[in-house]
Amino acid sequence: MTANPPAATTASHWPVDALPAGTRLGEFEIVALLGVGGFGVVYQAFDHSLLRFVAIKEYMPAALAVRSGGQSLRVRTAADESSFRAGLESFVGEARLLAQFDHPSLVRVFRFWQEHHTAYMVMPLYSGMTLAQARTHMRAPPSEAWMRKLLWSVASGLRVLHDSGTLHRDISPDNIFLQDSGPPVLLDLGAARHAIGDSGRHHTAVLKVNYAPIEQYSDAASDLQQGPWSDLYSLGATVHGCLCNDAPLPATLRSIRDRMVPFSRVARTVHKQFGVEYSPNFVRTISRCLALHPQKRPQSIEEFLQALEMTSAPADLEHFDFRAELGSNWVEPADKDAPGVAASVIDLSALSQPLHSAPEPVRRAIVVAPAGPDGAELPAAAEGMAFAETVVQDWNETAFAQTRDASQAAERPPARSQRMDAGTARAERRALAAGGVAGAAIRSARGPGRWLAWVATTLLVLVLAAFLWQRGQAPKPPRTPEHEILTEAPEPPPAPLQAQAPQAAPEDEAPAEEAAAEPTPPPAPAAPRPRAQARKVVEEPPPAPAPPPAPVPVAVLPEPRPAPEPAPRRVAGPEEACASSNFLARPMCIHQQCQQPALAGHPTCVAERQRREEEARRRQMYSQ
Ligand SMILES: Nc1ncnc2c1ncn2[C@@H]1O[C@H](COP(=O)(O)OP(=O)(O)OP(=O)(O)O)[C@@H](O)[C@H]1O
Repeated sequence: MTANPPAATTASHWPVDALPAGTRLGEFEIVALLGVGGFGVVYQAFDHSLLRFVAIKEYMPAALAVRSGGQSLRVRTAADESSFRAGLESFVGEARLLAQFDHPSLVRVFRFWQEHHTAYMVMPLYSGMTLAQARTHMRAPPSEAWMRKLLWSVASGLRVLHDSGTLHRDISPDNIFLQDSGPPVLLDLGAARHAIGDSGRHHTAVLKVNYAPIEQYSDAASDLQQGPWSDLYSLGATVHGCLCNDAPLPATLRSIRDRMVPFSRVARTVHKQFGVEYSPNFVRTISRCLALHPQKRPQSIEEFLQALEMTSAPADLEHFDFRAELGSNWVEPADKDAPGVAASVIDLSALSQPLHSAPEPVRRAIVVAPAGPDGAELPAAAEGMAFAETVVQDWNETAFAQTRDASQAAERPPARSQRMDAGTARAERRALAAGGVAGAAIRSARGPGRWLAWVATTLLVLVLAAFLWQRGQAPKPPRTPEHEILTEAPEPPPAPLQAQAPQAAPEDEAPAEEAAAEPTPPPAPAAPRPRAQARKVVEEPPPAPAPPPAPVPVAVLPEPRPAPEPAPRRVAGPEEACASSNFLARPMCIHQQCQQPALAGHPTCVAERQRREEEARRRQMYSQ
């Protein structure tokens, strides 16, 4: 269905390089701005000749070109010229290709032309929204029947492309357009972005990394060939992301250590948390699409549809009303902040909880994955024993994973904003561990030993309480979303394929639980100090405002001896630490290195942080 719907972009949000409303391009008049991508701008326009609204996409790779007054584009630097040209040629090639097809699930191209040192593509103006946008208005993941309509449409559009020898290479929730009424449509092939990427060899700049299969990062000569299976990976990733309401882990990270939540587990969790059930056959097929190795995926659209046992189009697909078929799962934008409305993610940690026990607002937060070393799902018995928490982090939309121990897994994770900072959490865990061990020591002691154990325990608990109190008083660094995301990931996940420079274990991280678990040695001046951590606690009593009346044991403590100044540890710079990482692993390695407080001010880390902030700003600007 085509119509004239979208609200015009307000003047204050109109990007500098977009053509202003009222601009004439032949018989077309720009009316509103529909979207701005990294490689093009899409306008709503009025066709004065055929008296209808259309959509016009203008080739506009913002990184390479600027508006040079009037409607023309100017390449930013001479060095960008060849990339700009390659993108322009591919843009025109894509328009020419799409103009040949007339399929309800492939965007139609009415006409295209080159002018003003750029090119334009005229399309029907679809009414609706992208899958990415629609997902934010759902209370729960969509049903299998709903997903099958989407999959059939996308797959049949892909089949037309594949039959003509073309791969889409850009399937993602941003590129699947849900019409108000009618089959979902594949919006664009991203040809320009790929041509520019190929010429510049900046893979991550041109790939939607959460949806691109591993072979899209490799060179043509590589063993990993692209084919229909590549688009099927992206389609599988789109389904995974749609159920989780969170982008899946990039294939590059998965290839280093696969900690993506297996789709079967996602499906089980969605069933438990939302009561939405997916058939084994559906789950199996999407899982196959998500295989890292191309040969393990369905090799063609035919094979994919057969695996789904879909031999004909779902009933009434031509009138598919995506909102109506979501029923009460759909939330009108006006009610978007209502309780129970879809939020970022699903909570896989709640797998063991019955559906009804999940409080309404929590039913929506996710992502905890089983930490099978090779991505294999943990056996059922191991569920609840070890989890990897998947946290999306915004460097080139890459994600990181971390493990949580069984004791944490037993509880629902608090909302991110409610999480305490990692240091406090760790200290509290240590205190709990210390208390537990001391309690056990008291219970097992007898006679005078019991009294001594009491005194030692009281002292230990007081010192720990004062230590915690002091931590609570210390000024805390400003909290940023990034800070919250990374607080519980003290160590980067091990990456077997990624050669990392060995890092000295930070002394502060000495396992306090172990220290506390050891029987407290009797206070004798000559006794060797067992652990740096224990020494620190005893020698630096915190300045509590009203120190509790300390019993005798304080007096029998040894006189503190000045500790020798520890030699400053040399911390390898990020480049040095990542020197042996290959080009796939290197960005992640550098990012991980930069999480070390010692490297926060390193120029590479500062540059990386600035780049991510800039990227986030740009995204936010475009999404307005
Ligand atoms: N024919 C159309 N009808 C209505 N809206 C459209 C149409 N084509 C694109 N849009 C809107 O414009 C937005 C950007 O479109 P598109 O994804 O094709 O741009 P792009 O420049 O290729 O972006 P990117 O390269 O980042 O994917 C879409 O998300 C959609 O909301």
